[in-house]
Amino acid sequence: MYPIMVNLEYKRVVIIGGGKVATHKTEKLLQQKANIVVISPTLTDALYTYAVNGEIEWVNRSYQEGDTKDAFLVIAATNDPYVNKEVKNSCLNNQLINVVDSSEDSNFYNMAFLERGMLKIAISTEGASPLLAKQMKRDIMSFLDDSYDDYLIFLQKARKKIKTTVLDEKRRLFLLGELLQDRFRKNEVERELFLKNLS
Ligand SMILES: C[C@@]1(CC(=O)O)C2=NC(=C\c3[nH]c(c(CCC(=O)O)c3CC(=O)O)Cc3[nH]c(c(CC(=O)O)c3CCC(=O)O)/C=C3\N/C(=C\2)[C@@H](CCC(=O)O)[C@]3(C)CC(=O)O)/[C@H]1CCC(=O)O
Ligand SMILES: NC(=O)c1ccc[n+]([C@@H]2O[C@H](COP(=O)([O-])OP(=O)(O)OC[C@H]3O[C@@H](n4cnc5c(N)ncnc54)[C@H](O)[C@@H]3O)[C@@H](O)[C@H]2O)c1
Repeated sequence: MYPIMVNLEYKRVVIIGGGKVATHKTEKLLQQKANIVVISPTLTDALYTYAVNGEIEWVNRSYQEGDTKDAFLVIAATNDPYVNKEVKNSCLNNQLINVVDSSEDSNFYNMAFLERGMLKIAISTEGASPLLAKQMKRDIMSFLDDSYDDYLIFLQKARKKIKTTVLDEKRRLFLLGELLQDRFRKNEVERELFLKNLS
C-alpha cells in the first residue's frame, strides 16, 4: 500500500449503503468537499438530514449495475457482502474502491487521521486493529499542543523566504535544518528575529 493525500474537492464519490458506516464515511468526505451520492433504500437520520439540506445526493433505491460509472471514488458500505462484492466487480481499474467489510476487495482503505494546522498524521494498522489506531491518535494528539499551528505557518514562511533569498545550496539546507530547533516552535520572538535576519 502506498500512502498519499488525495484532493477530493468536487470529485464524484458514490457510496452504496446508507447505514452507520456509510454515515461515518460521508461525514469524513463532506469535510473534503466531495460531491457525494448515496445509493440506498434506507438512510440513517443523519444522512437523511444531509440529503434534505442538499449536502449529498440521495438515490432512493438498491444498488444497480452502472451506479459506479463516472465515480472517482466508490465506497461499498452495505451490510450485504454479496452486494459489496458486486460493487467492487463493477469498478474499473482506475477507480478508487473501498469495500468496508473486505480489505482484499479494496484498492485503498481509510486511515486514522489527525490534524494540527498544516501538520497531518495518518495511522494505519492494515485492518489489524482500528481501535489501536484510534488510541494512538489520542496518544499523539496529547503531545501535539497548539504551538504547532503557528510553528507550521512560520516554517512555511521561512522556507519560502530561504528558497528565494539563499542561493548557496549548503547554506540553504543548513538554515532549513536550523528551523527545527525547539526554540522556534516555542517562542514567537525567536521566529520573528529569524525572519527579520533573513531579509
Ligand atoms: C479510519 C477508520 C474509519 C474512518 O475514519 O474511515 C477505520 N476504522 C475506524 C474505526 C473502527 N472500525 C471498526 C471499529 C470497531 C472495533 C473493531 O472492530 O476493531 C472501530 C473503532 C471505532 O469506531 O471506535 C470496525 C471495523 N473496521 C473495519 C472492519 C471490517 C474488517 O475488519 O474487515 C470492522 C469490523 C466490522 C465488524 O466486525 O462487523 C475495517 C477497516 N477500518 C478501517 C478504518 C480500515 C483499516 C484501518 C486500520 O486498521 O488502521 C479498514 C480495513 C477499511 C476501511 O474502513 O477503510 C477508523 C480508525 C480509528 C479512528 O480514526 O478513530
Ligand atoms: N470499515 C469499517 O470501518 C467498518 C466498521 C464497522 C462495520 N463495518 C462493516 O460495514 C458493513 C455495514 O455496516 P453498518 O453498520 O453500516 O450496517 P447497517 O445495517 O447500519 O447499514 C447497512 C445499509 O446498507 C443498505 N443496503 C443493504 N442492501 C443494499 C443494496 N442492495 N443496495 C444499497 N444499499 C443497501 C441498507 O439499506 C442500510 O442502509 C458491515 O458489513 C460491517 O461488518 C465496517
